[in-house]
Amino acid sequence: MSADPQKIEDDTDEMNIMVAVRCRGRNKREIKSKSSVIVSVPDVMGSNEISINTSDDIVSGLTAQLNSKTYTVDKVFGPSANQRLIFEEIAEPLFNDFLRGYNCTVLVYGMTSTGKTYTMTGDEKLYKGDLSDSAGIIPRVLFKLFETIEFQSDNYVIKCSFIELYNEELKDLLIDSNNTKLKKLRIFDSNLSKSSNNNNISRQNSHFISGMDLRKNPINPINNSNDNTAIQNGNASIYIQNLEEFHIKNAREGIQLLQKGLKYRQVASTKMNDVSSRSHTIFTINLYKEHKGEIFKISKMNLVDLAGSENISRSGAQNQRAKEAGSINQSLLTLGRVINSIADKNIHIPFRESKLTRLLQDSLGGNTKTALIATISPAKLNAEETCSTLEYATKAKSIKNKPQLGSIIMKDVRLKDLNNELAKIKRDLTSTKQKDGVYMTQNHYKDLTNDLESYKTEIQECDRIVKSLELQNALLLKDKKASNEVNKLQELNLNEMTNTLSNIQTTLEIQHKKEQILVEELAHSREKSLKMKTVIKEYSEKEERIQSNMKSIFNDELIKLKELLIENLNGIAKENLIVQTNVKDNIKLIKDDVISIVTESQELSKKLFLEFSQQIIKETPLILEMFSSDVKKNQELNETYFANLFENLESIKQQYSKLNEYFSNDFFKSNHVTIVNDHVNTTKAIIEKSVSDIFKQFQQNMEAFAEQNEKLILENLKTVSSDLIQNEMNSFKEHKSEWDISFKKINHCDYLNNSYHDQMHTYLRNMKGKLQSSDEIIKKHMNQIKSNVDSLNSTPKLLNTDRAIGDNYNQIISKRDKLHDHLQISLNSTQNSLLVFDEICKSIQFAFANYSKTNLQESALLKGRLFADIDPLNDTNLNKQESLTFDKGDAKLTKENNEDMSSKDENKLNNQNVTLIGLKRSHMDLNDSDSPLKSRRIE
Ligand SMILES: Nc1ncnc2c1ncn2[C@@H]1O[C@H](COP(=O)(O)OP(=O)(O)OP(=O)(O)O)[C@@H](O)[C@H]1O
Repeated sequence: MSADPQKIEDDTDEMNIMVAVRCRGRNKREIKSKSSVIVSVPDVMGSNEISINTSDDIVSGLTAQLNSKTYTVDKVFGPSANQRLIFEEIAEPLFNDFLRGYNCTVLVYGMTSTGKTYTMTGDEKLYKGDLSDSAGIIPRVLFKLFETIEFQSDNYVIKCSFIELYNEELKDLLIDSNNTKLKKLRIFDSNLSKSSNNNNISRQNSHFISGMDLRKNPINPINNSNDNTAIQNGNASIYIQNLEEFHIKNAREGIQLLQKGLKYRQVASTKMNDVSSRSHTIFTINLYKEHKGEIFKISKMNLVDLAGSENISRSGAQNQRAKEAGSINQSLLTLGRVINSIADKNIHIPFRESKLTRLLQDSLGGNTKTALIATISPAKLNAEETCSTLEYATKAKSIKNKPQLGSIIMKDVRLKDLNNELAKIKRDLTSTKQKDGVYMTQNHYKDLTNDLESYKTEIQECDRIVKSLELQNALLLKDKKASNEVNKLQELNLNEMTNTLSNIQTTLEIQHKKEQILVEELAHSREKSLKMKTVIKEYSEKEERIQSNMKSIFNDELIKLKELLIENLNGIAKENLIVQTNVKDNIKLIKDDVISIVTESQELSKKLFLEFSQQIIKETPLILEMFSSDVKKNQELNETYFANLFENLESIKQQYSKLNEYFSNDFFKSNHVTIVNDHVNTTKAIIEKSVSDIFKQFQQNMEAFAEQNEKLILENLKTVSSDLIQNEMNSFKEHKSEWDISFKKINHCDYLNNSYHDQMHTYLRNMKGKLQSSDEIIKKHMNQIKSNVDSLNSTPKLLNTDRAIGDNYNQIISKRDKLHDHLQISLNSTQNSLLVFDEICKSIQFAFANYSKTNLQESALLKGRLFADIDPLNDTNLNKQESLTFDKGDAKLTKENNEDMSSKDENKLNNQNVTLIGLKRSHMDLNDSDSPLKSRRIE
């Protein structure tokens, strides 16, 4: 490296911009459209001429040669020229100058898709720390730079910046565009600048970075970012305010910066290029050197990738793309004019007409070493653009720069500059004094006039900007005020909505609790109903069992009693016959002695028989009386029970018919849809109004808000439906209390039924006891009769021993016969009594049978009515509400199709009722004076 701070080169030779043309091979699009190759270039490199055949004659004949245009540049590269060759041939010589202290610029220019970005950047990725063969100029320069300075003893500091010019806006590609601290980049003329071609002044400027004298404020190499950094554009007159430079310590860091910037670069897909750069970019590598504790900027290398020069209609650019293309073309047009002006040696160079030319001011006709690579397509399809590019290139070739060793300014040089400047000012002063007025050299005056013009334009621009900013500010303030008001309104709305929401929430919670209670109560009722059914079933079964047991016991006992009585009577008859025989054999033995005994016996028998008969006659009515009174009591009970039962059933029926009516007419028949719709519409209208107001100001925000509101509406809908359900439930509450009363009545009926059953049971048990005791009494009397008859049997033995007895025998016989007759009568009477008794029994049985039968039917009817009306879970109207589902709390009132009481249960209940009716009827029979039973009793 020759950039020795101590050694000052005074290189003031002009040199042309180095222009190269790189022609790629045909791309897929061109091949597909069968666009022929019209550019003749060496395959790799060699010639510095390019000829392009603009005629339709594709064969290289005379016409073709005549019509072909030839352009001469410094170097021409063909399709086979690789990236390495381009770097070595074009970028590397400039890179070497850059290290020597020259500011250098490499520009790529050309139509879209011709390979500008490929040439400048190429494949920037690192593969195991190395570059690929497709790596372009920037990565190669970075690698080369660190390879070179690695072996230098000097302390170099490398800093990079990366800017983009898109639609005439400058952007720092190394700063995240989302960064709020991002400051707008501005191009400024250096305040010390006088002329881009003024060596002395530009040298003066070269010390300033961030508006500071580097010698006083050396840049800290570690501190990469400095908000106030303004990069002076080399020795030229512009610097970019707010642009940040990043310190890199190796090539990898440089590549990372490049990648970061490329990520933010504006690219888009066009008809001509899938990844078309829509902006101009400048990657700048700044070389600083530390010397005696101070840091000096040595040089910089600008690597410029221009956006494609393109035909808008051909690139298919529309809207944004067309705007971009327009902007790109405008800046490139200005670039062309600048090139032409410099080439034509015009006095006025329109650098100021675009930012691009302002940025490139120093590289075009300035003191920078510049190389331009024009990229072209070989296809006929792009002939027009190719020619235009080559025109540019050849024009640019004539631009002469005066490369300067820019930055290594030593004290003595600086002193010399200052002396020169002082001398100039002194000369001007002397002239002024001598001419008694303002005097200056023609050149100085021209410069000043030019500057004045440009300052005037700038001031006008600034005025315009200030006015537009003020206008914008006023509008913004107005907007702010309006939005504040809207915000306040919105806040009010929000508060209202929040309150409504909290109210709704509270209501919902209460409703939810009520729903839960209702569900629990319903479950409880259902449980009770089921229990009741089970109890009724058990009760019916028990009753049936008792009845059948009672019947069988009653029958058995009566049959046994009857049999026993007949048996006893037959026994008496037999024994009487035996006695008759014995008396015949011992007739003589029977004497007067026994007459008294016989008489006694006769009397006793008679008495006993009478007693027995009386007893029977006395007992039977008593029993019947008792039976009758019991039956009467039962009848009364029955009547009360049935009266109560019917009364309750009637009331239950009424309640349930009311309930049915309510369910079919009122339950959920209210005009809820209208209420809901009104509610929704009102809410929606309010919200829509608010949204539309706000929408004007903050459209984007309000879209989100509208979404939120929609959710709220839905929630409101839910709440409203909950409210309605609550109302319905409240009105249902009244019916529920009636329902509960009905349940109580049913329970009371059940209780009456049970107590009736118990009474019946006790009564039947008493009946049985009485019958048993009557049986025992009869048995007792029969035994007494038997024992008396036995005692009579011993009488004939005594009669055998005495003739007198024989005499009396006949009397005795006759008496005996009489007695026998009496006995026979008595027996017949007893048998009649038994028959009567038998009939009573039959009547009782009949009564039981009738009771059972009738009770069965009535009970069936009764039960049918009762359970058809009272079973809440079988209620047909409730069934219509197939499922009442409440939104909140998962509480569900679900209709369950409870099975009807089984037919078995019904039969049992019916049995019970038939029995009751039978008893009632039999009781009436007994009381009826026409009843055969009663008439017999009277007998
Ligand atoms: N010399 C070349 N060798 C191989 N491929 C190339 C060459 N030149 C261009 N390409 C390829 O052609 C395509 C277009 O190239 P590139 O994007 O560099 O064009 P461009 O001039 O920068 O276009 P734009 O102005 O639209 O950004 C890319 O895929 C690139 O890899």
